[in-house]
Amino acid sequence: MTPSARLQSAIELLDAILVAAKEGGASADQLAKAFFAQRRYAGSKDRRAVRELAWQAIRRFGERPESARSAFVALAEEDVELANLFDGSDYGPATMGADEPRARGGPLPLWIIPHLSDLIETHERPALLDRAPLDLRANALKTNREDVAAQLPDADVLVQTSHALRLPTGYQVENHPLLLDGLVEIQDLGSQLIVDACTVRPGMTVLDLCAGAGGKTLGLAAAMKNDGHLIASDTNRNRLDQLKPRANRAGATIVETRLLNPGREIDMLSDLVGHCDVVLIDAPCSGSGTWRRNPETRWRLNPVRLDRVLREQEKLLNIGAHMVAPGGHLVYAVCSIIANEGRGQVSNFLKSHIGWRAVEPGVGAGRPEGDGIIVTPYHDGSDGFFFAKLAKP
Ligand SMILES: C[S@@+](CC[C@H](N)C(=O)[O-])C[C@H]1O[C@@H](n2cnc3c(N)ncnc32)[C@H](O)[C@@H]1O
Repeated sequence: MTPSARLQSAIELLDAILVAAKEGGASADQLAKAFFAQRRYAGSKDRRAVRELAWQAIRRFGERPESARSAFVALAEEDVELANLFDGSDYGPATMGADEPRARGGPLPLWIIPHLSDLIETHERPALLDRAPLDLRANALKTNREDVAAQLPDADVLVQTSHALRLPTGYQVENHPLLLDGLVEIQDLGSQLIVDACTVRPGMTVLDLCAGAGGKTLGLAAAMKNDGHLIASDTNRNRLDQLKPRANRAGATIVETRLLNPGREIDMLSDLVGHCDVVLIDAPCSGSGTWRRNPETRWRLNPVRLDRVLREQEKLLNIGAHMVAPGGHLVYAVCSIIANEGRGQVSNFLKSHIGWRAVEPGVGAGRPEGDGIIVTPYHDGSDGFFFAKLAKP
């Protein structure tokens, strides 16, 4: 493909991503896969170039542009090489008109800025949209970090936690035997810190209330040395189904999965009420801490959605609190940098749950944020997370 044809393809791909973001359709990654499946003539270099262009536009505009062309026309104002590709050639985009619409605004949606944690000062914001590195967790059930590092000379050891390694952005690890055989898991440093904050031990009863596909469940199983009772629950069957093969691959034998009906969570967990040493609530959230991995999700978030997740988080905190044994701990986490999802939720919880208190999560990174900790791409090199550890009287 010519460079102009690649740009035209990126415009078409971005248009599909814009429509899906507006109408709640498939994710940008899924759309890119389908897009290239229908264009077999595009070689791997073409695909990479088209994707990079589309993602450059996604990262650049926090507000959803009117059209893909308006986004690229605006980008071309800042980039002569890109401007030259609007050449009207056979498979390329038409030449630019002086008065055509141009996308406006910065990388963050304007409405969200007042909702961000006070710690996200202006100079920290660009890092929220930087390309993310690839973090791994050495699975202590099968190996140790030193052995993994010896087999991955490109990996850096991350000192903030005892199992984390970092590979350069874009490193291809998908078919590596270490991953296929369950010796490592792909897991961002921030998620690993949340597992650390749970300080689980062998023999404990632990509930991972919003386990999803079990990224943190597997970390908990390793920390418990496969000894104890680890329940992974979620309301989403598809995600929970992914956990079973992952647990097999990782050699995690203590995981019990439990599919919950929304609204009946406490009934379905009734045997655990007041029995758990640790409950992890990795709650559904805005995802604002992972914009660097999924930048198009900024275009899907709006005040109504934010309000909905805030209510869900409050509900889950109340459910989780029921499950904790006296003297046990609840760890609340969100991959968000929005104050109300993090410090706000925990502050409200502590006001309405007499006797509960926040304790030090005791992790090797982050900054205090209200009664918890916040880690951010700029400050900690991780995705953005808020987490807090709460002790039951
Ligand atoms: C942030 S994700 C969890 C990610 C997962 N812990 C991991 O480490 O990969 C939040 C999860 O909460 C689940 N969820 C939403 N409402 C729920 C509810 N009422 N009870 C349990 N899980 C719920 C969602 O289906 C989603 O999988």
